[in-house]
Amino acid sequence: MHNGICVTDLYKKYGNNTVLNNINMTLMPGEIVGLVGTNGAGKSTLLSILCGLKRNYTGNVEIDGVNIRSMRRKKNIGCLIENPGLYPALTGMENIKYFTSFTDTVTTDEIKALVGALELGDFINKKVKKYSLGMKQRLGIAIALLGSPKYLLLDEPMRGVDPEVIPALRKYLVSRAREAGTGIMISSHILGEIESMCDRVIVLQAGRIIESIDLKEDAGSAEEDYIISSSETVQIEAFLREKGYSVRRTENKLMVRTRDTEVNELIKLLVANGLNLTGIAPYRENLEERFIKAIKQEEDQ
Ligand SMILES: Nc1ncnc2c1ncn2[C@@H]1O[C@H](COP(=O)(O)OP(=O)(O)OP(=O)(O)O)[C@@H](O)[C@H]1O
Repeated sequence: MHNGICVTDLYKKYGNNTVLNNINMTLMPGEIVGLVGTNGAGKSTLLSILCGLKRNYTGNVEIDGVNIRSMRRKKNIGCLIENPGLYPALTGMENIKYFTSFTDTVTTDEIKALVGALELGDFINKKVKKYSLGMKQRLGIAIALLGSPKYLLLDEPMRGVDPEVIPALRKYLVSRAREAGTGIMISSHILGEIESMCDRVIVLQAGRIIESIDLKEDAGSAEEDYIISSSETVQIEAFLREKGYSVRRTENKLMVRTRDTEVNELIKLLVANGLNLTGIAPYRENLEERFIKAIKQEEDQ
């Protein structure tokens, strides 16, 4: 049996407007994949299809080797898409109990653990119509996690959630992926949020995947740029050039190309030649810079 959510040649149209255009992607158990893109790129549409909420598309979506169209109940999938479909006249706990009736085995202990982990205790017995957006989102995430689904699909889950609650929530989701092996796909406009928790990021632009960014690249083996901090960068630059290193300056920062495994040798060489440096650190573009570059490249084509 194939493991994972596997999307092939997926197209979705609204009238003549193609909003998903030849999407091919996977989500494996235990990995956290971010979905980013400008407004209207197709993030919510893609997540809705993966959750089985939209069926009018062409292409294939398989979950662990089974076509999603042939599944009556998608018990492998927990989702929070746009507005969680909560019942306003019921309390948070009554909503949880209601949604529990759709899953096979949810114990009282599991519910208690979720309420604790998502810090819902203060409002779980209040009616949902009195909830703020952030409270609804947190309850929605708890409901998505009922029954410990193998895959979790979350559309802007942190929308409206208090900044002081977000780190704990993020940590909890990461622990579900690492410890329970849950495959998580999460969309957000907050790129720092995505960068801090995802293994991989898919960039959508006007319905197409324009870039897939691996955030867990093996730094040890590949050559990359290192920024050298020193009061003697002019002398260091000349010395390294003479030694055959590839050196460049960007925005007045001195950068040398080397490997993680060879940085110690480089430091020793400089010090042995009377050149002092105060720091050396890998220079990596952050997700925001890579995102903007990808969008710009696509627009320039
Ligand atoms: N029910 C609908 N009928 C017609 N067009 C739709 C419908 N739902 C979405 N669209 C269009 O599909 C495209 C993708 O929308 P979608 O909501 O998936 O984007 P998104 O990336 O989630 O955007 P945002 O970041 O603004 O939430 C947009 O052009 C949108 O106008």
